[in-house]
Amino acid sequence: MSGKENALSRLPIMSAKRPAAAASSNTSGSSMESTGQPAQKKQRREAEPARPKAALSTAPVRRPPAASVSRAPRATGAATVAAAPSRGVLRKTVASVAPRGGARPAAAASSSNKAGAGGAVAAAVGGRRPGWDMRGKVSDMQAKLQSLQSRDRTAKEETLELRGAAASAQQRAAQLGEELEGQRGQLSAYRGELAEVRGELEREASERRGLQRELGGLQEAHKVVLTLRDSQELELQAGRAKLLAQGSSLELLQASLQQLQASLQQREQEVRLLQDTVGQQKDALHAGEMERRQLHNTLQELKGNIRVFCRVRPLVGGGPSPHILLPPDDHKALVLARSEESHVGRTGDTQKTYNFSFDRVFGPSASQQEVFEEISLLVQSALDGYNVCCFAYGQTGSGKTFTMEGGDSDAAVGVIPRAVQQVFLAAHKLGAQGWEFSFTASFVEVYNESLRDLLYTGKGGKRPEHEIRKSAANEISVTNLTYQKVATEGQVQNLIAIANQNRSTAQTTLNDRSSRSHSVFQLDIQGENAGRDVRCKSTLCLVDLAGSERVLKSQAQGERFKEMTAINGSLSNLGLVITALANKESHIPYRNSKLTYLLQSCLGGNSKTLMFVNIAPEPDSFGESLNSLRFASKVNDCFVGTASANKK
Ligand SMILES: Nc1ncnc2c1ncn2[C@@H]1O[C@H](COP(=O)(O)OP(=O)(O)OP(=O)(O)O)[C@@H](O)[C@H]1O
Repeated sequence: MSGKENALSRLPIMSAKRPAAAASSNTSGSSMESTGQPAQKKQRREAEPARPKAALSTAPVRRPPAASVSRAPRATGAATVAAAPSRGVLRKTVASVAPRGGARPAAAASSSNKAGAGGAVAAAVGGRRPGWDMRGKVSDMQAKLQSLQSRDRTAKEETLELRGAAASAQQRAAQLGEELEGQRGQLSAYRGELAEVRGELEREASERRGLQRELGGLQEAHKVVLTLRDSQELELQAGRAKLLAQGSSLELLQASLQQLQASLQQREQEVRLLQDTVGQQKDALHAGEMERRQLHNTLQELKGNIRVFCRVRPLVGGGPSPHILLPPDDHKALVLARSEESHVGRTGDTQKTYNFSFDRVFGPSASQQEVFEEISLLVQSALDGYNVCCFAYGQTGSGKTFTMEGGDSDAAVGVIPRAVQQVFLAAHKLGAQGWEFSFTASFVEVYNESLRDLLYTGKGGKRPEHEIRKSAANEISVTNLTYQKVATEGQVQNLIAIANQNRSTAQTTLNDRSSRSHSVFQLDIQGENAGRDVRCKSTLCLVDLAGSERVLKSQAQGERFKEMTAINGSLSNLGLVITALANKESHIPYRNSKLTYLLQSCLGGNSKTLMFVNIAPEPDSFGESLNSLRFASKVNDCFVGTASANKK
């Protein structure tokens, strides 16, 4: 039996009042006479049916299962104790109930039996003994004492039992505490597990949320992919439709391509025919060009290979010149007139006139353009392979430089810049017929029978010396001279500017030097028509001569006399050379002066020469004008043999 059950089984001992109550209900029952346990059992068995319902209802709950053990009567009482008030109350009750004999001790029972009067006990309990009944009273007291003693023992036993039960209960409590600790440990283990499970659950939940997000993203992406796929399918369909359309248009294109190829073949045939025609026309053009050159040359020959133009400068201050007459209807005549005193004396002054005729006479009002038009044909001859020389002759201030170089304005541009412009324009046009030209320019000054390079650009130091050389092919060249390749008109203009700069520098050291020097501009022209295997070579020579004043008139002395002598010598020699050429003399005195030597190739039979004779209109220039016009007439009368182009 367990401690708990044992404790419960002992509890009925402290409630002896039930048997007492039962005994009281059976007032004089014979069972009361016996104090042994079997009697109690018997009494209980008999009393049980009359047990109050409240006792019945509580007893089964608290009654231990082993109620049939030897102490069963106490167990019966235990039911009462369970439903009874506290122990203090119980004692009081016992004290008050005991006399009624419910749990009366055996001594009391025996004393009452000895007295033989059940009525005495009843008197002790329920009523008072008469004063005289001392014995009875003693007996009652003894009975009471016995009862109390019995109760005391019972109480002690109960105390011991209760202590045992308390120890058991403590032991049980300790056990339960241990169990509780164990269960707590288990609980905390369970809690740990629970926390782990919760953590795991949270992780899983978090993972799940992540997966859900991922799933959401994938679903979105899937939607996008689906949309893309739909649009691509649409595009594919459109592309297929386009492809079909292109296929059909390709067929059309192929058909039209075949047509085009057929028409291309036809066109190619036409092109071949046209090319043949173009070739024929080019041949015709070339033949026409050659014919033009021949006719041009014939015309120039008819005009004369040495031509002389006369140009009269305007009077300073304007107005007509009193001694120069220009017949208005004759552009080739000029009359120089002057009154001369009669030597006879009878007739007064006589009008002396000098008539001159030239290839062309330009009056003071003639423009630069007008003058150039007359010589532009000669410039064309230079490109056709003829040497061309154009020079201006006249006294100082007669307008030589103005004629050759001109002024600053466009209208005042002179022969040299206009000729250069025409050369490059004509060369460009001939390029269309297969001609290619190259040009080399030089600019030289002849002063006091020495040469000076006008294109020299060196700084300081002694300028190089120059000598005229003649090659085996009778080509004239100057040593140390600048021969500058040029390809455009602008480049030539730059060279002219350099020459002017050089001349003005020299002018500061020697006053009015330009009037006393000859300046010679030369443009060597080389042309080639590779397709026709034709080449040509020529020189365009443009010369501004020094003033032609006579030494006597100028009354020059010293250095100036030397200058004038050199000038006159070279100009006289120029006249001699031209005359010798005209007379077809065997010896032409080119080498008598630097000027004629330099101009040798331009003055020979293979050249076309144009001379300007410039006239100053002032009356005091009459004598110089007369001399110039006479010189020019002499040149004009020369007939130099037929020129031939330098062609291969
Ligand atoms: N046809 C003309 N129309 C207008 N002005 C002219 C004409 N000819 C010459 N002149 C002017 O006359 C002046 C002298 O002319 P230019 O210098 O050309 O003479 P030149 O003969 O060259 O003299 P030099 O021998 O000293 O060089 C210049 O101022 C020039 O502008």
